Amino acid sequence: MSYLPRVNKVFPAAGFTHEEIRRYGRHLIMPEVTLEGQQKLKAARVLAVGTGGLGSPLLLYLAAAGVGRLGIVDFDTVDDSNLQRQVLHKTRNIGKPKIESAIEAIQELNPNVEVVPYQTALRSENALEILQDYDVVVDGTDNFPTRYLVNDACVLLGKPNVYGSIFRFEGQATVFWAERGPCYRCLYPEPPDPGMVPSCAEGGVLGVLPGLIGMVQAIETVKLILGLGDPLIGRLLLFDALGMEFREFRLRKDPGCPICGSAPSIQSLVDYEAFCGIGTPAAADDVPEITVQELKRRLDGAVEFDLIDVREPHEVAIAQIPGAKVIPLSQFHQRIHELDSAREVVLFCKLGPRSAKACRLLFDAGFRKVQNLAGGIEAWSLEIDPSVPRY
Ligand SMILES: Nc1ncnc2c1ncn2[C@@H]1O[C@H](COP(=O)(O)OP(=O)(O)OP(=O)(O)O)[C@@H](O)[C@H]1O
Repeated sequence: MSYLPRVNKVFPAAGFTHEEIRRYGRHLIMPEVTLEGQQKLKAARVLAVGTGGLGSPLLLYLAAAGVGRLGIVDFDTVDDSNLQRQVLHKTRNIGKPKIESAIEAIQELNPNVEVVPYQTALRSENALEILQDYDVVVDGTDNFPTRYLVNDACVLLGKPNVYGSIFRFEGQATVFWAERGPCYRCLYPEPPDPGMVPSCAEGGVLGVLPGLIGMVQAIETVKLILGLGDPLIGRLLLFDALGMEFREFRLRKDPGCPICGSAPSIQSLVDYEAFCGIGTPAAADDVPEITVQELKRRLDGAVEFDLIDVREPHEVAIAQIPGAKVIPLSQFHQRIHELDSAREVVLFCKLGPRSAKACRLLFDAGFRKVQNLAGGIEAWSLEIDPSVPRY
């Protein structure tokens, strides 16, 4: 038996070619797998949302294992900064859509796999239609609106959602499946305030880490298909690379969960950006912003102001905007007295969220003439001065 009803129904089906028998031989000789299990893998349809750090090992291993159909959703293109961890993508594919690059890598590895590409963002408008054709959904994305969207779509369609996330040296993984255990909303009923949880682009990530968490997701997916072992349903696996420690937390289904509880209030997909407070007037107007073009005009002009770089010294060593004074966010409280509330202050970081936090600290301290540089030093490099390296 598989954990997946549809996969059970299709077995037994067509046999394997000699090429497939040789390819999957190390599976076939395991009594827990055999030809029967390999047939389940061949009949299985898995959707990977995101072909980045987590999606890379996931897709490579699922393709190698002989999962018959892999759906892949991503809207992004391959960036040179992806290659440190997104091992699906190659240097030669920088600038190409990740979907194209992923198809190439999967088919090079195992041409028997059918790849169904969706070169689009998964959104409320397309999620149910895309997900409905799959037995297992794997969330390899990096943002809260998409995590709630994948969760809700899986709950509404009754699909398992193999979840993973990573940050710096730590990762987590679990299997959300409302029919058998908790869902993402049972664990995280409310999204964090926008900007409060730094992204990997802002805070960094050890390149090897998604390899491990993505592979945990791949193993859980294969277990669900084969009906083997104990799936991570109701268990959150936490991994700390520095301590080389795995811990596990029991997760409980919340009877009051708005989507999988006993009296669900959510019956269809909602606006997840709004739910997560992204793009709302409150979030956007939180701190006044200045564009890089305006900053350039100011730097070239006569009006005096203070330009403050709130990045940490190891980041300042990589790239600078000339004339900026460095006060890292981690020292901001102690060093706020170095700033003059009578002067205009422009703050920046790598992408914007940390300097927005510093702006709020200044407002709380009574400063009024404070602005955040939209897009941070990354935008400065892209739009004003390409000699400043991007990292
Ligand atoms: N709603 C969505 N629909 C489709 N793909 C998504 C969605 N949200 C995120 N993704 C994709 O999920 C992947 C997440 O992977 P990861 O965080 O490793 O990559 P990244 O976004 O390229 O990284 P970074 O932000 O550090 O540059 C990305 O390829 C991203 O495009």
